[in-house]
Amino acid sequence: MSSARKKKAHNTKKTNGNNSILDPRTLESAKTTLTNFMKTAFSQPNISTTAIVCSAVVGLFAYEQYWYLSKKKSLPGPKFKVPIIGAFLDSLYPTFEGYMSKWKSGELSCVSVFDRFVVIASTCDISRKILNSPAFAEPTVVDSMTYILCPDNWVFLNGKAHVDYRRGLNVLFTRRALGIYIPIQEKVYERHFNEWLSLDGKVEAYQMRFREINMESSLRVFLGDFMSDEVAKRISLEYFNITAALELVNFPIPLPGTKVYKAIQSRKYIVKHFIESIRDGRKRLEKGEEPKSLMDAWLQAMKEEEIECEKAGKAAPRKFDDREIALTILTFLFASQDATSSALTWAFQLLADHPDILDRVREEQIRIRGADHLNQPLTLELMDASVFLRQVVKEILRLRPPVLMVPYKTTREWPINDNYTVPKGAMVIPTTYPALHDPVAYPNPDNFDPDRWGPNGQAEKHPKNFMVFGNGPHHCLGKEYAMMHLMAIIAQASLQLDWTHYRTDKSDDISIFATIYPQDGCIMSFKKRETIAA
Ligand code: HEM
Repeated sequence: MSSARKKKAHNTKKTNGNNSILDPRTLESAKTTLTNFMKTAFSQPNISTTAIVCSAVVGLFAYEQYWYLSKKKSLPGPKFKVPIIGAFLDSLYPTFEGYMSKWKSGELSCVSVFDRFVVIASTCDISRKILNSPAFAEPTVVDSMTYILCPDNWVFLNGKAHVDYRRGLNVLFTRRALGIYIPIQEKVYERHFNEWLSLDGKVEAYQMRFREINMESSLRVFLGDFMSDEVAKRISLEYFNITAALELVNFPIPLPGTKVYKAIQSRKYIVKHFIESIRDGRKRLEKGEEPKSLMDAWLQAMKEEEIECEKAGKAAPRKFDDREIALTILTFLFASQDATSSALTWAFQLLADHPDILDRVREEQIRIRGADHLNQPLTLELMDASVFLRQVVKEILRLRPPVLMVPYKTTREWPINDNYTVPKGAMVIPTTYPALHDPVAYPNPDNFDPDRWGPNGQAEKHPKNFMVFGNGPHHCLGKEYAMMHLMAIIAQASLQLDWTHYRTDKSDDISIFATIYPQDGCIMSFKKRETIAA
């Protein structure tokens, strides 16, 4: 620890030792006084009910402050907790500026929402520490998610059970698997590009359209073509209810009319249709057809494992029923949809705002395909050759990281640094944005500069800072697929489309809806790019 930090820690301890409200002895004595007062009040025969109720309410409020301050200790954060709700209203309407001021307030800061004590980490080192300390902290989701994703969903597994389950899913994101997905993606992109072009250059907010192209790519890649277009569209709409229920705190009981209730109904609709696709997949594979989606790839991998175990005389592997598979695929949608839609929106915006970079992306695509083969099918080899495009996608994700924070929960008391011990059961939140905007790793961090990832740039020398996809045992499973999807869509758009971004004074301001978007919804128009017509 540096001497400055030591001194600060020393001073904090000293202040706390001098009758500060944070001194444990002061807190303990306040607690005893309150307890005695309550006991006395209730034993008085003449005291009015109103007086007792008022005293109880005051006592509860005082206890709540005691509870909060005894956890907060010297951390930056609100001096007192708003009775009962804490920072609930801030969490209902989060702002990027609000997050920034929290991150700037210290390496660790805190807040409390209802009965939940939240510790927010801001530096790269401490965020990575949280992501890599399964003995102290594990991922958690907002309460509503347990209802929505179902309590038996694999995303709630931890430790060995999580490692084992996750190992079985790796097969879905191998190169072989990605090779199956890329032609599916290409078809979806073409359909949506045509839809955009059919608007005849109309100027409108495209954020929702980026969400839709992304949703359809996910559905078709994950589940194939069995699902009708109508069902796919309805799922896209239904999924909106799930995103809307992602707030930090929701009404605790999913009563009809609440956001969580609506999200549960949407999940039921989605899972029902997923199960129909899975049944169809099982039948097709039984007939010996080739896998055509992520779900097919998984069903086939399970079948192959079963055969291998039988041949080797080993115990049969665990069988997954249709519902389990459907719920797992739902988690992929859950993990991918909002993050990838956000990245796609910023991608189109940033490239329109930096035409020189878009030109270089186009030139690379023309060079690697050959001017006479611009319409050739998308392949992984083409993506491998798109070196500059990969730099561009990394820079988009760095500048506008879709996932700003990843909620974890402490499973035991955790002396996380020399100055502070996180209480057991607290939410502890690693942050990605500050690490991705650290000027030491990324000079002029607010500039969009894909060359910082090239051979002459510095960015690759700081791999620890690139926390876009998390880190540690729960790092993003779909990372390679997400990169490939973003690259593929930009590659195709760069050759087939011209687009204009109509900047407003809100274009660079960030709004938060589960992830981050430009506040004006990304106002654009599209037209066909003639160079590809040949
Ligand atoms: C730009 C797009 C994406 C971003 C920025 C992103 C980011 C993240 C982050 C930050 C985490 C938490 C990691 C941690 O706790 O250390 C995560 C987890 C996860 N992501 Fe992604 N993700 C993206 C796309 C996807 C896609 C397309 C899929 C699936 C097809 C996916 C599947 C998952 C899964 C399953 C987890 C949980 C892993 C586990 O708990 O073991 N993600 N992602």
